[in-house]
Amino acid sequence: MTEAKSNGPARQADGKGRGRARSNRRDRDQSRHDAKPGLQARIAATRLLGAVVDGKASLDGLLDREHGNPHFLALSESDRGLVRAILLTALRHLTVIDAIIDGLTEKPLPAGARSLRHLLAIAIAQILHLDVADHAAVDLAVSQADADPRNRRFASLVNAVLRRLIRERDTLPARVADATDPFPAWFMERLRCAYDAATVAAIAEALKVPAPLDLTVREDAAGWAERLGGTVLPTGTVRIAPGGPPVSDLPGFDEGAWWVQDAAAAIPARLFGSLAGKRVADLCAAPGGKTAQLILAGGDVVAFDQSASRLKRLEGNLARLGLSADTRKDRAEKVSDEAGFDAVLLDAPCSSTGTVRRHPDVVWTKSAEDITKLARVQRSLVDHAVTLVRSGGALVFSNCSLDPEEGEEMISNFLADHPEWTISPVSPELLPGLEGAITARGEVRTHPAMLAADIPQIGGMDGFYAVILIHR
Ligand SMILES: C[S@@+](CC[C@H](N)C(=O)[O-])C[C@H]1O[C@@H](n2cnc3c(N)ncnc32)[C@H](O)[C@@H]1O
Repeated sequence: MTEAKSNGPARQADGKGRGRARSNRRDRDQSRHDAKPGLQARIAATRLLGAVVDGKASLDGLLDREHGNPHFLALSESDRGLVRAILLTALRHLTVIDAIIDGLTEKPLPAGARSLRHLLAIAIAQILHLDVADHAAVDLAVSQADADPRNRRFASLVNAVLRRLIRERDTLPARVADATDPFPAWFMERLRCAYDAATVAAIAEALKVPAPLDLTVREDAAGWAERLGGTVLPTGTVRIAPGGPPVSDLPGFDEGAWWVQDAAAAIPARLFGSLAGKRVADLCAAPGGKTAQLILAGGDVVAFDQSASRLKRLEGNLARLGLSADTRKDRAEKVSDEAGFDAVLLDAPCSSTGTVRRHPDVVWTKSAEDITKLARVQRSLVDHAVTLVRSGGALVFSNCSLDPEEGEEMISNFLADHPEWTISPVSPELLPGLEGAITARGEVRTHPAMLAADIPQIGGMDGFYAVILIHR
C-alpha cells in the first residue's frame, strides 16, 4: 500500500502520468461540450460543409437516410433537420459568407485553416439567414472551436468575428453582397457566356431562393391544388410553397395521386404527346418521374437505368402510383433491341446546374471541366439512342443543366455529324405560359428566373434543356 502510494507522485511525474492527466482533462472538456444541446449538430454541419466544399461530396449522398455520413446518421431526427437546413442555407450563400469572413478578419485566415473557415460559415449562416438566436450561434461556435484542438487557439477570434458581424449586421452583409458575385467564379463565368446580363442577374437572384414543392398530378390538378393549399401552373403542375410538412405526410401521397416533379422536369416526357399503343424506352429512368408520365400517356414502357439501387427506387415509386413498367438494369449505351421503339427518352446524366435552388452544393462540387466531360458522355449516349428509334419514331433528349455545352451546342454537333436527323420544333401549345422557353430552332430552354412570381418562394423553375429529334 505504502509503496503504491509513494509511487503515485513518481508516476505523475513521468510522461504517461502527464498524458493520462491531459486525456482526463480532454474527456472532461469533451463531455462538457457533448452535453451542450445543439453542439453535435454544429460539429456535424461543419464537417459536412468541408466534405462538400473540399471533398466535392454530394450533399444528397452525405444526408442519405441509409448510406449517409455516419456523423449525420448519429444525430437525432430533429438535429438532422437542423443540419440539413444549416447546410442548404450556408451553401446557398457561401460565396458571400466567405467574403464576409475575409472582411471581418484583420489578418487573412491561414490557408490551411479550412475547418475554422467552415465553422465560421456555419455560424454566419445561422446568424444571417436562420431563426437561431445570435447568442446561441456565437456560444456554440466558440464552444465548437474550443472543443477542437486545431481551432482552440482561434476561439477568441471566432467570438470577436461573430460579435462584430452581429453589431454590423445592418450594413456589412449588404455591402459585401453588392461587391461580390453570388456564386463561384466558374459558374458565373459559364452563365455570362451563355446568357445576356439581365438574364444572368435574374437567374442568380432566383437561385438564392429555395425551390417550391412542385407536384405532377394524375388528374384533377385544380382539386389537388385546393386540397394542398397550392396553385396550378399554366403547364398543369401543382405548386406549393416550401416549408410545409414532409411530402409523405401530405394528402394524396399514400394513394399515389401525385408525385414530386419540378415544373421544368415535367416538360420532356410531355413533348411526345399521346403514347397510346406505342413502345417506349426510358433510357436513364430512375427515380422514375418521367417514366410515370410516359406510362400515363399510354406508352408500353421499358425503363432502363445503370444503377440497381436507383432502379429499385423507381420500382417503389411506380408501385406507390399503382403503375408498372418493364424495368431493366442496363447502361443506355449497351441497350440493344431488335424491334426498336416508337419513342425514346434520353434524360441524360448532366452537371445539374439547373437545380441549384434545390441542390446548392452543385456549384461547389462541379466545375467547367465536368461540363465538358459530361457533354462528351451525353453525345455518346445520343449517338446510341438514335439507333433504338424505329422508323417514324422520335427521340427526346433532355437534361437539367443550364449550360449550352450540354444542350444546344452538343445537339448542334450531333446534327452536323448526322444530317439524316433533324429537330422537330416544339409547338407553343404544348407549353402554355412558357412559350418564351422555346428557342428559335424549336428546342426547350428553361431557367430558374422563368415562371417568376411576386413572392419569390413560389416562383421560378429548374433549368432544363429538351429537344425532339426525328429522322428526316
Ligand atoms: C437525371 S437522372 C434521370 C431522372 C429520371 N429520368 C426521372 O425523371 O426521374 C439520371 C439517371 O441516369 C442514370 N444513368 C447515368 N448514366 C447512365 C447510363 N450510361 N446508362 C443508364 N443509366 C444511366 C443514373 O443512374 C440516374 O438514375
